[in-house]
Amino acid sequence: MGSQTKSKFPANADQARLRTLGKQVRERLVANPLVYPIPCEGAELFALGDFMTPAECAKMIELIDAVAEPSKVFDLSYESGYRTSYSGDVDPCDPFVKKISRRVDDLLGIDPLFGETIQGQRYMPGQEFQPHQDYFHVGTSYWDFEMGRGGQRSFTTMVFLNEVEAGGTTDFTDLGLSLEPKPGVLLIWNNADPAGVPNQRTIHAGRPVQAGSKYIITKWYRTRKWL
Ligand SMILES: O=C(O)CCC(=O)C(=O)O
Ligand SMILES: [Fe+2]
Repeated sequence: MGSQTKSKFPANADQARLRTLGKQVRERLVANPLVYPIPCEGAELFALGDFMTPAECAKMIELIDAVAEPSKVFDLSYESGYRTSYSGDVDPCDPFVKKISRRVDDLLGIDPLFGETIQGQRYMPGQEFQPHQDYFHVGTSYWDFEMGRGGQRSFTTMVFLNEVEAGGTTDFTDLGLSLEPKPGVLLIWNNADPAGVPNQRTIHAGRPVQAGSKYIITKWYRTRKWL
């Protein structure tokens, strides 16, 4: 790391914001009788069934098929095999996309301006997203750019849109959790710990689909206005 150029943002940038946002969203979700806190030590995860109707899931799948291209990860190419799904941003101006996006904003109670645009993903047999954390890592090529456009990522929200014939679980490898895709279910987790420090234990993977396909949407929240 000796050749690393000095970054404008320290590793703990946004810690106070992550702590405050974590507390605010945690209290709101815990108070919501429809939200199920997933029992686990080491990270905060929540689930909510029937977040999208079957018709909404079907419509979203069509939108994903229209925009999906080989996925990128910030520092790695598609060819690296690290993230082999197809993905793309669904049109944030589409009234239907706006409606779903607002539904997530309202549930979490985060300033809508902190939310990134919804990304759709499609995995076909053999495709996967290897273990990673969603927060930004200091020392990477994208660190200053991403930290400068919205700050650190706080919460991840993800909706499973279809029944996967086999495989395609979302595994939190360090927490011993393997979550089966169930259509309409929203999964939420805090990428930071209660102190506001990015939580390494949120490491997770989209396991290879073995049969059928897997469609999801993901929306990440920052700690500041996302630009
Ligand atoms: O496909 C999954 O289950 C996980 C997706 C994921 O981790 C992501 O999009 O950041
Ligand atoms: Fe992820």
